[in-house]
Amino acid sequence: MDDDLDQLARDRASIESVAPSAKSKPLVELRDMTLQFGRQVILSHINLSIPSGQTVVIIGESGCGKTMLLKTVVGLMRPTGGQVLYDGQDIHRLGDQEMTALRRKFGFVFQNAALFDSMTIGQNVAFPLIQHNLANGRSIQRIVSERLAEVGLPESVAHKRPSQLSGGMRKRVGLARALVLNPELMLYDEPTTGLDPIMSDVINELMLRTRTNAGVTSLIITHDMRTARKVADRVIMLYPFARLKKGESQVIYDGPPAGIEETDDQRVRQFVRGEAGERLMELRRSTSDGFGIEPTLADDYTE
Ligand SMILES: Nc1ncnc2c1ncn2[C@@H]1O[C@H](COP(=O)(O)OP(=O)(O)OP(=O)(O)O)[C@@H](O)[C@H]1O
Repeated sequence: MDDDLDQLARDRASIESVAPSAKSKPLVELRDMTLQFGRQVILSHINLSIPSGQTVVIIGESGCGKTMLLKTVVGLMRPTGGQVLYDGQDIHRLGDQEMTALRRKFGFVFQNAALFDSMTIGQNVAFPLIQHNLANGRSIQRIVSERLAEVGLPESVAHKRPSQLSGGMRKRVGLARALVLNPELMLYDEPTTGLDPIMSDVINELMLRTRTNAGVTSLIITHDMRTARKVADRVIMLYPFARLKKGESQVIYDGPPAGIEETDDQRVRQFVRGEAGERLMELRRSTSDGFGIEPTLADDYTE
């Protein structure tokens, strides 16, 4: 019995060392954060607390505000209400120099890798080091080789141009560049979009490795539920503000990936299963309104 309890305690300790609990100090905190463009509300009264070391996957339908959320977290977008705190500091109150220093702690992996076409791969990966004046010629070369090796690319690609690489290789170069300053917080915007299932899994493994080896905190936007299930400690689902009922929270799921299929919220279940649900009703309505949607869709719909 005591042995069982000891084993349970050891299991729990090892689980907690891998998956930080909500009790850890938040690295990123959104307090009542709102973002509007003119009168259009994109994000409304969002409250989130992300502990250091956690990997959070953000899902939700196109246009619900996932990218805007990421951009406000890193100070690229200023919220129209509420606060964004990083390590306890309100980032939108920082001066230019403090903001530049803070941005060094962030690593971005953009959807299309966003490499500079006119530069070699080596120059692309080295770019943040040069931009922040953080290394000289020899050490730059060494760091670039190390980072390329970490994402499974040979040193020989350093002399190539982005156009000479496949989409999967370009994504890995984007990841190598994002890691070059040893970031505390990694932000990925649809890191596996457009990749075949094998290459998607390579990227998933690299994200997992980054988290395990470097202990970074990660925010990942994805439409790929395999990525969510594989890498997330926590999944957050956003719902478009315009579709909410009065007083509803825009975060309609916040929990472990394992629980997402069992949630009571039909909107969440339909999303993760890829079911169109009430959207088909809307198509039917717009068809009868004469918006030219193929009638077969509406005719096939059964509730
Ligand atoms: N500069 C801007 N001015 C006005 N509206 C904007 C601006 N940038 C984004 N939006 C609007 O904000 C909303 C949220 O955009 P966002 O890119 O965050 O969506 P998303 O959930 O990331 O979508 P996707 O999954 O398609 O990438 C969209 O309706 C978009 O049209």
